[in-house]
Amino acid sequence: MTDHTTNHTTDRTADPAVDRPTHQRGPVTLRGQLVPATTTDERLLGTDDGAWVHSDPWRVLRIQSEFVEGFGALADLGPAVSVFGSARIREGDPEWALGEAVARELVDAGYAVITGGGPGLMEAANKGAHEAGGVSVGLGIELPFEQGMNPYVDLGVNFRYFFVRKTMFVKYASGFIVLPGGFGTLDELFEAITLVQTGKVRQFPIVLVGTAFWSGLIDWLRSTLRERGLVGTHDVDLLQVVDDPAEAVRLVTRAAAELARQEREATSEAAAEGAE
Ligand SMILES: C/C(=C\CNc1ncnc2c1ncn2[C@@H]1O[C@H](COP(=O)(O)O)[C@@H](O)[C@H]1O)CO
Repeated sequence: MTDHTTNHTTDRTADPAVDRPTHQRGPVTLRGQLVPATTTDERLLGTDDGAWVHSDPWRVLRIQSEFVEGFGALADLGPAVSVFGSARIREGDPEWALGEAVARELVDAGYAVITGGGPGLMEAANKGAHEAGGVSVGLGIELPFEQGMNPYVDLGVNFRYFFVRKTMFVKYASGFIVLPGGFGTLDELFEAITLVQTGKVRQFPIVLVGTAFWSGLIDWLRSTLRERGLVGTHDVDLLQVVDDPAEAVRLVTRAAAELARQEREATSEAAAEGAE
């Protein structure tokens, strides 16, 4: 039986527990008090306080649109490497020069440089890429305080959601170069290493630049996590630590070339099997 005024159906089965108004909203079944008093069309066409804009289903559409915008903006980027590092280290610090140098080397090796588009070492890397004539990409993030893209970003996309932005850092890069930084940098580093450790991405080089900065962390990973069996014996070796920007770029580009070679091989094997 259908109640046209409320879009309810009354489900009359043998079970009295379900003998009550039922509302079906796509895959979701609502019964009893959860049955909405108005229909979806009523709410769409009516005037309301706009609160639905803050509802989860509406957010899902916004998330979807961020993926679509990101994929659309970056699809033709070509080979690229994501560079992470502190938002707080300023020009004049030795690590700033490191950020610029890494980006310059990447551009010379034929790679675009992707950063978070913000200040500090992100800006250093974008500056290095921009001034070397390469493609300088900034994947910005909406933060509670107004920030804006640094002026050296040539291709910028601003994200509302961290997790959508993180997908872009991985999807469009052949590897990560990680400069010294704080929580944000560590978050990006550990996201990447977890993806590699769990086999979600293959052959994804992660190179940390600055042995003095990173050695304490690496020692702790080995002495505490590995000793206690909380990571695999070789998991910490997924991180390579260097001081020389050129060496960092060599490690990333060598791994990228190896992956490209394996993919070519797999494609030609698949083609040969198809021809048999
Ligand atoms: C806190 C400051 C600026 C914040 N602006 C940022 N803009 C873009 N991306 C950012 C920002 N802050 C952090 N990130 C991301 O995390 C990494 C740096 O974080 P850390 O904690 O400083 O290490 C970086 O790679 C970005 O992707 C100062 O004015």
